[in-house]
Amino acid sequence: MEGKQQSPILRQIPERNAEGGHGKDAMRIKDFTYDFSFWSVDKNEPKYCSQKQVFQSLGSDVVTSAYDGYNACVFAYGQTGSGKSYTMMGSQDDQGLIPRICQELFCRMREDDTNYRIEVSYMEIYNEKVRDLLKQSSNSKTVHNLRVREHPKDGPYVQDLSKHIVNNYEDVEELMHRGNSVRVTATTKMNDVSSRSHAIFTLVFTQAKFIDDLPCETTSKLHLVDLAGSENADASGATGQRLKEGGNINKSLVTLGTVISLLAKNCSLKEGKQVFIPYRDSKITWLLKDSIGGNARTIMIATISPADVNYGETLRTLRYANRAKNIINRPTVNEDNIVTPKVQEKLHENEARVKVLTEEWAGKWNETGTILKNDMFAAINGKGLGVVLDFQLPHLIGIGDDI
Ligand SMILES: Nc1ncnc2c1ncn2[C@@H]1O[C@H](COP(=O)(O)OP(=O)(O)OP(=O)(O)O)[C@@H](O)[C@H]1O
Repeated sequence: MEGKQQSPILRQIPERNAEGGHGKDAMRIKDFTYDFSFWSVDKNEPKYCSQKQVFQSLGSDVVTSAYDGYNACVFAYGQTGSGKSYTMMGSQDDQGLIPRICQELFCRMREDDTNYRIEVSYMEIYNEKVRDLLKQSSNSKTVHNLRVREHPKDGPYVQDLSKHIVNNYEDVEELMHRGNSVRVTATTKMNDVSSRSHAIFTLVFTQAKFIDDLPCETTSKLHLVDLAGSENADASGATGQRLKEGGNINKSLVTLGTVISLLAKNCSLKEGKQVFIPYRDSKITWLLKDSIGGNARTIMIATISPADVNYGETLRTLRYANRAKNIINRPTVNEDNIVTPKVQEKLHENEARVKVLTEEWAGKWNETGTILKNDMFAAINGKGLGVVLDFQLPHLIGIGDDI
């Protein structure tokens, strides 16, 4: 997976045996290579790494990717209770990557003639069913059963998932709180507030401006993912519903592991010899298809527990991450390729007509922006649930100049 390229850091842990026991090979050293290592167990230790430092090392580059027009994805993988939600979301006093990335996205907006638009959606996959975390419904059966579909060009998406235009960080914060409060959690032996679902927080960031009097638009999709934790049923004490959830969680994580292994294998095979990747075997791999094996700059964060009893899970997590490191994505800038050539064609025909077209284009941004802002205002004031955008809306819509 793509990460910041710098000298690899080796983490060495004594190898006991695969199950975590104390066999005769107990002190064999196992090496793992990755881009960063963060230690955050005790705040009083000099090597303690804060949420801010994690953001500076990883999150800041995600924002840069968005501004450069690339898709990006961050996903946290690890044993239950090892700190995935803490790293991705954090708390009000100790914010994680998602709120920090959102804040930085707004901070970097330039005061020039660029138009910006940010759409937020937030979903969870619980027991292999997709649920919109930002759209309440009186019928709980339907909210848990949104369909995943695949667009021939844009890839997989969730049908009827609500998308919310946000004008500032406070709007995002409101949506984050709303989504987090309805996410499925439960108390297990391993974690008082264990996430029982995979959560995907998505930002679609669009920039539009004129270059040499011609309109240009770039769109970047950011998937920020807090996976449910891998767990051992005995250790987590799961029975009944918790056991069923744990089974589904582990099954989808196994599929993710298989997809990662096969993608890594394909990177070493010639074209034509490549193996089939079973993205559709689980909802999480299907929805993250582009992020893990395609057009995105992707960062995998592996969270591990330093506790001796978690040795087996820690080793499994590091092996999982090691495989992911072998995947090479080839992201490209998502520049609008419809607007400019179309306008250029017209330019040859009639320059005056171009002027009309570009004015129409700018007008469309501003007009739609005003409507959406008004709707958002109504939503924030309790008159609705936010702006639900139709998936079929034309590409060129946006918020006004005064963002
Ligand atoms: N680096 C850290 N510093 C302080 N507290 C932490 C840190 N990492 C995790 N925690 C705390 O440990 C507990 C478990 O963390 P968290 O809920 O993030 O785990 P998780 O991996 O998301 O678990 P699950 O998969 O069960 O949802 C939480 O109370 C969290 O605040």
